[in-house]
Amino acid sequence: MVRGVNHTLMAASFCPSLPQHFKPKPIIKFRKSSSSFKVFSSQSSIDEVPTRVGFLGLGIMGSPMAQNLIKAGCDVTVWNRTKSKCDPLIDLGAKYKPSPAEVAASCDVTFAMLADPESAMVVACGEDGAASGMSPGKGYVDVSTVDGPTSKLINGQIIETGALFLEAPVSGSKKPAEDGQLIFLTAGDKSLYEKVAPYLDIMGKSRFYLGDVGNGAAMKLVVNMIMGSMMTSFAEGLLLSEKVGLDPSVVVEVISQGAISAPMFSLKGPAMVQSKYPTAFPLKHQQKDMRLALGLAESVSQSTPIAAAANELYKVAKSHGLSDSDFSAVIEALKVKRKD
Ligand SMILES: NC(=O)C1=CN([C@@H]2O[C@H](COP(=O)(O)OP(=O)(O)OC[C@H]3O[C@@H](n4cnc5c(N)ncnc54)[C@H](OP(=O)(O)O)[C@@H]3O)[C@@H](O)[C@H]2O)C=CC1
Ligand SMILES: O=CC(=O)O
Repeated sequence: MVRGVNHTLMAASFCPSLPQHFKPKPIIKFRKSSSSFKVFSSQSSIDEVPTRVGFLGLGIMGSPMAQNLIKAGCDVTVWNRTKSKCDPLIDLGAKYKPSPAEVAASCDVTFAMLADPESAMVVACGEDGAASGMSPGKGYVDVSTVDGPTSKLINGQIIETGALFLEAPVSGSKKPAEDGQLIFLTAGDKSLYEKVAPYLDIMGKSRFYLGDVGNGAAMKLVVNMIMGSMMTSFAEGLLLSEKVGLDPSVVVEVISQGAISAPMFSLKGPAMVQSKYPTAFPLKHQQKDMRLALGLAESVSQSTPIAAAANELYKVAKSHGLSDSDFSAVIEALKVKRKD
């Protein structure tokens, strides 16, 4: 299988624990497009690739991402605010440090996967934050979903230490994170992007380099704004179908065969019909992304009425205690409205 071969070559070229006969090879990235396989190449030499990897933030996304690095044989050091979430990774071979600063000080490159702008800021720039452990030659890669201004603030603090910064939010949820199938939307220091490409390729299926810091965050917010609006529209359709006597399960099936089919509808539709919302992407994070996307739109006077209406529904769902449910639970906000 193309991806399997690819992973082996990439991991072998920079993870010291792997057999010597695998080293070093040029890194070839295959990305499956809708019609064909496209080939990308990255020429990072083994000497340029950072070997000690830090990982901060071990939630739904961070844990499987760090796990994939460990399983690929990388030298990983972890930290999480709630220490117990580090334990399964330590069992797999990760090292532990008690603060982001100590992780950053002991690693060549440090990834961070935090909940929101506030936590991304405090972990990067707060007391004992990663910036305190940064110095020339090191790199900080923030894969959290934040807004451009936050990312630029973090960039400023990191580069002041002489280290390099890359923003790299991901598209793809819990399962793609587990399967190493994320899509990285990167921006910032190009040399750091090239150095960490092998790690991105372990955790993801494709990567985009988008230029200046802020562009990765903007791309992620645009994509998630569309996703959040799609979900509310889907929820409305399911409830309308039920009200006019149709079977919503059949609606899910019909949609899956037509032009508006989307993996998200097929994946979440059957559970939504049963009022089940097992959490892959927490609703509170989707609402945060709607809020940040609306802020982005506001900053350039772009009209986004659909997203604004969808955001209201996520806020209603939050007020009904659904913050930690999957974002598909937004359908409950429409049920609540229906009873009014
Ligand atoms: N889940 C998904 O499908 C996807 C999520 N994302 C984005 O990735 C990021 C992480 O998402 P996900 O893993 O689902 O979220 P989780 O809520 O599962 O994890 C959030 C992480 O942030 C940490 N955290 C929260 N607040 C603080 C704080 N004040 N100080 C230090 N650490 C803090 C949590 O630590 P603790 O364990 O102590 O609470 C945890 O490690 C978010 O920005 C989200 O929007 C992107 C793509 C997909
Ligand atoms: O941010 C969420 C995702 O599924 O992507």
